[in-house]
Amino acid sequence: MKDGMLTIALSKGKLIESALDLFRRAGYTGAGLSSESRRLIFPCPEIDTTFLIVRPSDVPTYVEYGGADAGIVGKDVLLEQESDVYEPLDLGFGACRISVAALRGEGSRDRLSSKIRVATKYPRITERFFNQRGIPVEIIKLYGSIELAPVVGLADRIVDLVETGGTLKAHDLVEVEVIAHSTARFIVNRASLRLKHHPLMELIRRLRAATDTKVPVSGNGRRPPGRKVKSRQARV
Ligand SMILES: Nc1ncnc2c1ncn2[C@@H]1O[C@H](COP(=O)(O)OP(=O)(O)OP(=O)(O)O)[C@@H](O)[C@H]1O
Ligand SMILES: O=P(O)(O)OC[C@H]1O[C@H](OP(=O)(O)OP(=O)(O)O)[C@H](O)[C@@H]1O
Repeated sequence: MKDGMLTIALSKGKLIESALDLFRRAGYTGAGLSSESRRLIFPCPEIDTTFLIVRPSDVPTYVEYGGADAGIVGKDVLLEQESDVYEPLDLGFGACRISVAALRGEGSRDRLSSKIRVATKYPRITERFFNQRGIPVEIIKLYGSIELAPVVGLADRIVDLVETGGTLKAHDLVEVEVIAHSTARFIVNRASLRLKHHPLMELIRRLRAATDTKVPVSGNGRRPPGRKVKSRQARV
């Protein structure tokens, strides 16, 4: 690959449209780059950049080990994986929170004498959180549909992402405590920051400017009601 050429890993799924939109507004766009395609690698020589489309939880791995110079991923994933990457930008979109939830009426149940069972996709965040409170937990690792676990008696509580609260409500669950807030972050490989300093700093500058001209949108691409875009969105 050409010296100075950047490789950027984007999370497929909920963050991809907002990420592509941000790159377009920052002036980085390439022929054929689309979330609709089945392709996973998009060389865009006209902007000296190659985009990779990877699973959200794999983005920090690509960036930490140099498979990509930079990437876009949710703070939730970074908190879980504690990867050794540089995190220069909060991009604002993909806003949600990582919360503890329980079935309505059971959130304050005193179970401190025995271990409570907590189902989650985020075992490290969960362990840290309950350890800090001195609450013994048994963590049940799941990969999705976490809200089902208390409903079928698999767990007493869950730790999962909450945006609108709709999924919790649909399963008669209530948010007991917010552990952390999450938004999409731009992350950079530490060695790349030295070796490709100029193109990366230019990219960070442009992404920051493009982020500053737009209010944050939710993970589903919806803008919070009543908030206005500060400046017109440039189409590229
Ligand atoms: N309901 C939501 N509202 C806002 N942002 C969300 C929401 N759900 C997820 N996100 C953000 O989008 C990121 C990607 O979520 P998505 O559901 O697309 O992938 P995933 O299924 O969690 O990924 P993986 O396949 O790696 O497990 C999350 O890490 C989080 O930062
Ligand atoms: O508060 P809400 O707006 O309802 O959003 C929260 C839901 O969104 C995410 O699920 P996702 O759609 O990614 O499904 P999965 O994690 O079960 O695969 C998250 O895991 C919650 O289930």
